[in-house]
Amino acid sequence: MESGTPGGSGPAEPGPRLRGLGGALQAAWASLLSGAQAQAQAEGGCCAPAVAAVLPAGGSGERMGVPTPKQFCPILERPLISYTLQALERVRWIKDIVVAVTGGNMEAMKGIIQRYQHKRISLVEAGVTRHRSIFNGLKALAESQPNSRLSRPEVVIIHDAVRPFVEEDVLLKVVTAAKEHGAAGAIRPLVSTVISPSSDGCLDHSLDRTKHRASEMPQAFLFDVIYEAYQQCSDYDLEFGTECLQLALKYCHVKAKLVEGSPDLWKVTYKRDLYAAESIIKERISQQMCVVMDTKEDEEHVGRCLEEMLKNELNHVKVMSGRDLQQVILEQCYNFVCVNVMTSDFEKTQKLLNVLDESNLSILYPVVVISVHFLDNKSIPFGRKMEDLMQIKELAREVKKRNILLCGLLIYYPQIFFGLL
Ligand SMILES: Nc1ccn([C@@H]2O[C@H](COP(=O)(O)OP(=O)(O)OP(=O)(O)O)[C@@H](O)[C@H]2O)c(=O)n1
Ligand SMILES: O=P(O)(O)OC[C@@H](O)[C@@H](O)[C@@H](O)CO
Repeated sequence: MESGTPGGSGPAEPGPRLRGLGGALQAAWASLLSGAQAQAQAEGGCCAPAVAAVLPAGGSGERMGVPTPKQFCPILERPLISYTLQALERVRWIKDIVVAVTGGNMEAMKGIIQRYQHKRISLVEAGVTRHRSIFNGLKALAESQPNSRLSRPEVVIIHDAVRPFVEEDVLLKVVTAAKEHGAAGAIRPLVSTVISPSSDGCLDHSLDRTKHRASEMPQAFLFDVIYEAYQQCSDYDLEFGTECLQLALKYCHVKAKLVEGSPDLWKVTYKRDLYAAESIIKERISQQMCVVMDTKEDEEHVGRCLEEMLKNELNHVKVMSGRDLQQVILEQCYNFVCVNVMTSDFEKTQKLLNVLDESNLSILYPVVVISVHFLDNKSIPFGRKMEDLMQIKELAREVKKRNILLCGLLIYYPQIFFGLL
């Protein structure tokens, strides 16, 4: 195992942040906990079953037809694998993420971890086949090595590094199912009918599409089940196999629970998949919003109200104080609301613009910043404040040269005034 460079932070907080997960998912998570754990967690104590992930990323991407292995191909100037890592890192109950990369790509991978400050990452040497890469990842979890923080999990997720669109709900579903059944995997309806050719190259028969499914990722296993399966695995299966669920069945007689996955679980394989991935990422970026505010009580309350309203409209709303801006930049959020309560000055908005400027984020994609000013009409005469706020026009002209679109919103209360500046 490559003495990897764990991504730095310690194991994730125990158990998922259930806030924001639907009721069904909270119930699913609760079902994961044994009685004692559930009791302990209810008392704010113990954590849920330890869950780790193994990401095979040691392929050469031949079908992509480009020199760079597809997991390192850029999308919006950011390597594809970084999006997958970001997706898994958003799931805080995955305590470790083991990535299998070839020796030749180890330094590049370390650079990506550092540039995007990926956490909970450990690197292992990939194998010459996908199964061998996965097996190396499992070994890293099973056999604690000197200087490694890794420990044997109860459940392990296996997910291709080139499947960036994985969400917490499907991960929780496969982990919950694996806890009960020993193995679980995401599936999708077949798009094309599967046929079986005869030796003379003609149709022998076709499969009934309604009785078959496409096996996707993520998959999840009780660690002992899948590790045992790989240890028993024949060289032929390690060399030519493509299905981890089959290994659990063949070597451990464990029948995986099949979980319906979303259309976005597809694997980037051909060049067209990169273009499709870029379109999806752009669409998702437009669905992300970061509310930047101080944690002073009045702003906290206002920011939370704004967050609740935005959450009804957007997929991913993050609220943070101005002190954490660097992290936001690394998450590649492109839309910002800067909350200013009882002030018409632009100090905070200017600070955000400076951070955005230094990050070169706007080179990739237009960045939108809305400077929101909540002003109480009793203490501040309207006219004077509007004069102050008109300065935003000059600031907006300046930052537009750097692909940052700035606009202002004045909310004058208790009479609510929504005026676009
Ligand atoms: N020896 C290998 C081969 C593949 N993979 C990984 O397994 C995942 C799915 O495999 P696939 O899509 O087949 O990737 P490649 O083998 O790179 O693609 P190709 O078959 O086109 O070369 C990818 O994340 C790939 O990096 C791996 O870790 N080790
Ligand atoms: O076969 P490939 O190496 O292209 O990709 C691996 C896929 O087979 C695998 O990710 C899913 O089909 C689920 O096992």
